Amino acid sequence: MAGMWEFPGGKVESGETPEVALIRELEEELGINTWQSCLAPLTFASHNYDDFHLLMPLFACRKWEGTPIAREGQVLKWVRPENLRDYEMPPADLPLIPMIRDWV
Ligand SMILES: Nc1nc2c([nH]c(=O)n2[C@H]2C[C@H](O)[C@@H](COP(=O)(O)OP(=O)(O)OP(=O)(O)O)O2)c(=O)[nH]1
Repeated sequence: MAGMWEFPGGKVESGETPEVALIRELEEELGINTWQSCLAPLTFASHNYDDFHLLMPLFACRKWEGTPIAREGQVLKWVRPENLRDYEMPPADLPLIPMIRDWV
């Protein structure tokens, strides 16, 4: 979302599982490779935007190959869980922050 910090990811395309979509998005956005066995489902966001309802799974990516680079012109940053609140994020993401802080 414009001007906000988001977790890497994106929309699931037709025929994809959420894991396959995330593996594709991580390659497209960050140039890193990972595998389904490296993705651990953590929690999900359920949020009513004005025009649609977002049900968004959140995965922890525990292993990958490569160094993340901004392949789509976005700004990248590693942020410690306790500092995520300092970054403006879409409303759907806000309930995810304490979960990341407590579980990751
Ligand atoms: N990737 C991502 N999407 C988020 C987050 N929070 C949030 O509400 N969303 C919403 C915004 C979008 O409706 C949807 C994913 O959008 P996106 O624009 O990143 O997906 P995409 O890369 O497939 O988009 P596109 O280029 O095909 O338009 O999830 C987040 O932290 N990360």
